[in-house]
Amino acid sequence: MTSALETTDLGKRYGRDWGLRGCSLRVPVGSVAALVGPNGAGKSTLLHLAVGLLKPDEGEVRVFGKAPGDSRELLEQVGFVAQDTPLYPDFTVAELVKLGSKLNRTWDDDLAVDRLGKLDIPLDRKAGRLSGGQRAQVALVLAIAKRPRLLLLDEPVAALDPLARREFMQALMGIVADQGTTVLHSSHLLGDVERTCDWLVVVRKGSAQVVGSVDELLAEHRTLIGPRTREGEYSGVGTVLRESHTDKQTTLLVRTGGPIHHPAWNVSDVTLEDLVLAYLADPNAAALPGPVSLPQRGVGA
Ligand SMILES: Nc1ncnc2c1ncn2[C@@H]1O[C@H](COP(=O)(O)OP(=O)(O)OP(=O)(O)O)[C@@H](O)[C@H]1O
Repeated sequence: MTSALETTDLGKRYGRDWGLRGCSLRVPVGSVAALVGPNGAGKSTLLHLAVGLLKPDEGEVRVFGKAPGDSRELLEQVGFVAQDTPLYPDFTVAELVKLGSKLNRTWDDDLAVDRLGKLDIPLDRKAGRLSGGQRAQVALVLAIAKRPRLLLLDEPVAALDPLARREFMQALMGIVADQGTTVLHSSHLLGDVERTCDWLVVVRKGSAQVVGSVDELLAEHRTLIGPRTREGEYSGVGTVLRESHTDKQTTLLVRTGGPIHHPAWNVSDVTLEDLVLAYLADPNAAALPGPVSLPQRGVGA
């Protein structure tokens, strides 16, 4: 599987503090990937490094095998919508579209005009007079009309109302299907991520904590409910990521190497939200490709 984006021990320092450090991950070509993590985890820093707006202080970042910022050709293949969706405020929407067409050799004018029409965004309105949600929609249109091979979106739906958010995600999926674009978008909305993404990157404190296919990650994790069991005395269930107890009952979220047939446990699927929250709550847990080192608190399966 070739990678659209790959980082190796990537680090970026802001003064004396590291915004990202020891971050290794990959996003396969053709995937729709979610970049998830708490505030300040390093998501925007990673996206800015990927687009070449920041330079690494350590390690490497590669987009389609090349260092971002090295070639104009690569710049043309990457679309980026920054968190605050900056647009020239004195330009009308039509002028922004025209600018896009002049600056990008692969520009698709029909796509831009058609989509803006569907969204009812007036072409003669200045960007500075659009609502936050409309600005986000225009910024996305400008990014996709480039027909990029890789689309990087920093919290693109944060300013949108729920209906617009759903419409935005559906449009994004349509574009991905039509153009085969690889997408990496940061989001705090785990429900959206579960519905739309096939690849997951969880970043925590500047490095990647979970990287992999959503289907595989969901298949590897299970919720177990059984009679009250003493902490640590779980046999044959895999790695325990989260446990909670009542007087009578124990609930575990586990990473397992295979099916669990133990009669004591009622086994059910996990949601992506459960999985992400379990990893974020346990700083030592990781699910990364290659050799995986996990804290073995339970008796391994
Ligand atoms: N320009 C900057 N100067 C100094 N520190 C910065 C700068 N930009 C980011 N940081 C710090 O780097 C760390 C990572 O920030 P980043 O914006 O990448 O996080 P994030 O995951 O995108 O957060 P959020 O979800 O809140 O947008 C944070 O500790 C942040 O305070």
